[in-house]
Formats: sequence, C-alpha cells, structure tokens
Amino acid sequence: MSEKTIAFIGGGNMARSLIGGLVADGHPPAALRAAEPDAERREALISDYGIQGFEDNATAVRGADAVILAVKPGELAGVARQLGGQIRDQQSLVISIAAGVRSPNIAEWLGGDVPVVRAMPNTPALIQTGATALFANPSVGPEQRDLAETTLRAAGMVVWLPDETQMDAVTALSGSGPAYFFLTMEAMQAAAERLGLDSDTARLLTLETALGAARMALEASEEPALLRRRVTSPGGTTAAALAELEGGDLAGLYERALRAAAGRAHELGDELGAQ
Ligand SMILES: NC(=O)C1=CN([C@@H]2O[C@H](COP(=O)(O)OP(=O)(O)OC[C@H]3O[C@@H](n4cnc5c(N)ncnc54)[C@H](OP(=O)(O)O)[C@@H]3O)[C@@H](O)[C@H]2O)C=CC1
Ligand SMILES: O=C(O)[C@@H]1CCC=N1
Repeated sequence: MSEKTIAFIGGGNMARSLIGGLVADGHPPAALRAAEPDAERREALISDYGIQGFEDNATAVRGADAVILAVKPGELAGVARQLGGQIRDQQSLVISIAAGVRSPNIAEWLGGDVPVVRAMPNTPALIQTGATALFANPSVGPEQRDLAETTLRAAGMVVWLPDETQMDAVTALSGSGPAYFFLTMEAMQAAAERLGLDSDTARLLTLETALGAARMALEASEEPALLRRRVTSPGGTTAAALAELEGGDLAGLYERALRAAAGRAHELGDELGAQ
C-alpha cells in the first residue's frame, strides 16, 4: 500500500467508509487526514482510525499528494474555490466523489488546469467490498492515475470509465445500489415476520441468503439468470414467488428507479455546474 498523504475534505459517511477501507488495507493512519467541521464526527475518526483530524480545510490539505473532496455536491464549488490556489501550488491530485458534479466544472472552480479524478464509490468500502468507478480528466498523468486507483482499490474493486457521461448510470447502479439491496432485505425480513418467523431468525436467514446469493453470483461461471432457474423447480415454491415479483413488474421498477437516480445525478450536474 502506498504511503502517500491523502487528505479528505468532509468526514461524513462516505469519507468514513473510505478511511476505514484504507486503514484496514494497511495505509498508515498518520498519512491520512480528514477536515470535518463537526467536532464529534472529527473526534470519532481520530479515535476510531488513528488518523489526523482538522477543523480547517487548508491545514488538512497542506502537502497532501491527493485531496479527496467528500462533501455534499452542493458544497463542492465553495470548497474547490477555497482550496484551488493551494492545490495548484502543491500539484495535488484532486479526487471528487460527489454525485453528479462534472470534472470540467470542478477543474474550473479549482482555477484551471488541475488533475481531477471523479470517483463513484459506495459504502461497502468500509469493509473493503466497495465497488468504485473512476474517470480521469486529461490533466491526470500516469502516476496520479495509479494513485487514484490504489487509493480506491483499498476499499474494494475499481473500474475505469472511458467516458464521463457514464458516471450518472454508475451512480444510479453501484453508488446508490447498496440502498436498493438494504431495502430488499428490509422488505424480505418484514414479510417473513408477517409469515410467523421471529425477527432474529427472519433477519439472519435474510442476510445469509443475500450473502450466499451474491457470493454465488460472483464466484460462479454461470449468469444469475441460470442460477435463478436452478432454484426454481417447475410448479414449486420459487415459481410461485417469482410470478408475483414479475407480475409487479420488478424489472420495469428497477429500470424506472435507476433512470430516476441517473436523471437526478444529471440534474445535479446541470444545476451545480452553473454556479
Ligand atoms: N453516502 C454514499 O453512499 C455515497 C456518497 N457519495 C458522495 O459523497 C459525498 C459525501 O456524501 P456523504 O458522506 O453521504 O455525506 P455526509 O453529509 O455524511 O458527509 C459530508 C461531510 O462534509 C462536511 N462538510 C460540510 N461542509 C464542509 C466544508 N466546507 N468543509 C469540510 N467539510 C464539510 C459535513 O459536515 P456537516 O454535516 O456538519 O455539514 C459532513 O460531515 C457526496 O458528494 C455524495 O454525493 C458518493 C458515493 C456514495
Ligand atoms: O444518494 C446520493 O446522492 C449519494 C450518491 C450515491 C449514493 N449516495
């Protein structure tokens, strides 16, 4: 693992997940910094992971090899404008994880020709099972590309996108995706409880089934559709359940959900890019 200094601006949910992944992967905590205005959240990062915490963004960024902008999308322009001069002088790589906000806008707020990587991680980064897509603007050189990849790979798998416009679809799929699976788990557990299982049993069976299915789909050479058919005995219980899910247009529902998320990411890019 590299010992490059990485400064997070914003120490909320996603920064915490990435910091947790980096520390678990062996990144020296002393080379990780977080600037976070909320004292309780900042202190928790310091005590839980042994990283350096700062109230002030400029101090956190001083001398950092990479600066990860982990604030809400609406805060990004202000933060980038505040730190742009410093980042340009010390030639740090900037990695933005904000949904929707496009790299040309980020570079402009930073003051011009700045290496910017857009990343879309997800919260399972906390336990190193994240999935991240990356896009580099033309100012990012090979070493900085490696730095971005190594940093995000500490939290799970990484793919590079050839085209930034794909980032909205990625945001809809894997950025927001953990929430869809959590909602499905909530719904399955609640339904099982209504069928008479106690909540501990319903929860455990739901979660182990989700884990087993995900691992099988990842590790098997067959497609999920084939794995599904193997569970589905003709005239059996699974067929009865799947008929209900298909009757409720599950595939259409997912398409509408992902289109709504991608559309919202695009809207954020338009709205915030005009600042
Ligand atoms: N959560 C997720 O699953 C994912 C989130 N993202 C992206 O990550 C980014 C962060 O999201 P998330 O972690 O969920 O949000 P959070 O609100 O949990 O974290 C943002 C943090 O930044 C702090 N902050 C606000 N203003 C500043 C500032 N000027 N300087 C420094 N810190 C500041 C906030 O403090 P305070 O609350 O006090 O304002 C907060 O602690 C977003 O842009 C989001 O689009 C990307 C992928 C997945
Ligand atoms: O909900 C959001 O906007 C962020 C981006 C992806 C996941 N969470």
